[in-house]
Amino acid sequence: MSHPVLSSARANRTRRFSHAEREKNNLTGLVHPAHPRTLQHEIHRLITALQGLPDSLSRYQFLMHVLANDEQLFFAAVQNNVRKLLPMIYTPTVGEACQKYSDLHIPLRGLWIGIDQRGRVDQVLANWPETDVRAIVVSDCERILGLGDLGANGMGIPVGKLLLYSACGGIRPEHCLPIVLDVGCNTRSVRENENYIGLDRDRVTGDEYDDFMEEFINAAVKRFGKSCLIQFEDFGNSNALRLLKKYRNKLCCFNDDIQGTAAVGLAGILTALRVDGVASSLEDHRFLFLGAGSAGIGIARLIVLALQREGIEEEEALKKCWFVDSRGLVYNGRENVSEAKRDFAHDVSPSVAQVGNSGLLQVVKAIKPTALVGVSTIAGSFTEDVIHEMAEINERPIIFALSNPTSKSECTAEEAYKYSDSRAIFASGSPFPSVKLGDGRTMVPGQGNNAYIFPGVGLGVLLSQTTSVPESMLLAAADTLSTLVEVEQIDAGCMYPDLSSLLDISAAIAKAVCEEAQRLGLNQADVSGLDVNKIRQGMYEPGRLMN
Ligand SMILES: NC(=O)C1=CN([C@@H]2O[C@H](COP(=O)(O)OP(=O)(O)OC[C@H]3O[C@@H](n4cnc5c(N)ncnc54)[C@H](OP(=O)(O)O)[C@@H]3O)[C@@H](O)[C@H]2O)C=CC1
Ligand SMILES: CC(=O)C(=O)O
Ligand SMILES: [Mg+2]
Repeated sequence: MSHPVLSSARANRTRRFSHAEREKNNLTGLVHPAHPRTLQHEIHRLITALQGLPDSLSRYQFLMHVLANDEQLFFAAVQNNVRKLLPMIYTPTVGEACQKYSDLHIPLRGLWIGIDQRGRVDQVLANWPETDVRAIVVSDCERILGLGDLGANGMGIPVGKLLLYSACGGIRPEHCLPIVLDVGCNTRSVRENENYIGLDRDRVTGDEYDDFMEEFINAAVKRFGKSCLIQFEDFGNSNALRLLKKYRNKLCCFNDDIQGTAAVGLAGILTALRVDGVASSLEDHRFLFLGAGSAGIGIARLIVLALQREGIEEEEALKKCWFVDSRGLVYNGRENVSEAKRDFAHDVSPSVAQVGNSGLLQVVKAIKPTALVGVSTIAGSFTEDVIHEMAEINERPIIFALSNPTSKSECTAEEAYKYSDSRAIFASGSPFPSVKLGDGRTMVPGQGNNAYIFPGVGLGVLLSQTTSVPESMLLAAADTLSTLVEVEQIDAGCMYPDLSSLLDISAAIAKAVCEEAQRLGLNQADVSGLDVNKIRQGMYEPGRLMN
């Protein structure tokens, strides 16, 4: 059956059509129940149905079908149940969904552009039926969360990110376009699946890759205009930093894994400075990152900028950040130190150089960090010994295990508290449940995920029509996020505001981004009259009348 209203996810109200709407749209007899239901009632029914499903992938598929059938219900349900539904449409479930994407029953959503379509990327983009696209999330899927190269299966990520643009950033779904650039896949097991939806070939590299990317960028700007925001997501390390450098001053774009993560990481650290027992000045901290990729380098760079703002010279600020990568401690004189890591390769004594590759514990003992940040994709790498050592060095050790999904977390919340004598200030990229301590206190681990940042930054970019997204906008986003954390949350060990208020958080971040755009003269839209309330009122919130 094809009915113009029922087959449109945007127009469909399923069981909520009033009698008058049923008459007007020739729906009488086609929809039920006899008495129309309210949106509130339907959200309740949806949550009950989810509870009856056996596993996370069933819930994911169910929710994607709701989205494809009744957009209003989907977004109203998510916005009214953020804490419950975010893990089902975002990390950790989206990781599992991407791993099995070719086998799942998921309605089509997004645009796949293959390397075999080079030379006619504009024609493929022209097939996207929406005309007013304002935000694109694009991935080549080489590094999907911490799960590696998933090829065309990675579509769950751009889709998931843009669902959060709407659900948490209040940007209308029709303005959002998820794109996968299928340039091949180097994970054999992905390609060996007979159901694999992508190209059965190794990844293209070098000029062929760059030319394809350039063709895509030009086609996107041509079709959707220079103000259309392009968010780079989950690119492999060798391309992520390079592409950002190439395009950041030419386009309205940012890399979420580098810059969004930087802002959420810094925000958590700024909040931690308010905890009793933690040195209250950023300058008095030493950060050790496990993982020196997009996320780690991104966070460290923003910390450096925050330190410079406090009057610290760049050279000194860089020395506050140390890295361990897959080869051990990064130091001056070590072999295989990439350009991005070089600024953080500090001078060390021969004895420190010697322990540099003998494990994280030895490095922690040598560097004595106040904060340990995990962005390595290595599950369990924050061992009991490492956490214990952090707690020996610090009254309140900052331990952020930011790798996603949950299966890649450097430690669990429970481990962080248990091995630090309940003194760790913990945050994680994927959600962990609250932990009841032996003394009866309940700790609420915060979710240090860029989901707190990119919806608000995206909204601010669209409102201001900024021509570029400089680092200072991310700094403003980090400051804003941190100031929204209340004392009660800090007391419970949570370094981030309540996820349930993500729409409000995004409005505040958007305001900060608009102000920064105006301060730098980058805004093409007049934002002088905007305040947080006005921004909040204009946000897409289909269940608003219900509240
Ligand atoms: N919470 C959040 O909001 C976000 C979390 N992340 C998560 O962070 C993780 C990393 O992402 P990203 O930085 O983009 O990935 P990259 O691939 O860019 O970097 C991974 C880094 O981890 C290092 N590494 C790999 N194995 C080890 C090891 N055994 N010991 C120490 N370091 C190791 C790599 O070393 P080498 O350089 O030597 O190869 C590299 O520096 C992912 O799990 C991702 O999901 C990312 C973005 C946002
Ligand atoms: C959260 C995110 O962007 C990542 O893990 O890649
Ligand atoms: Mg990412």
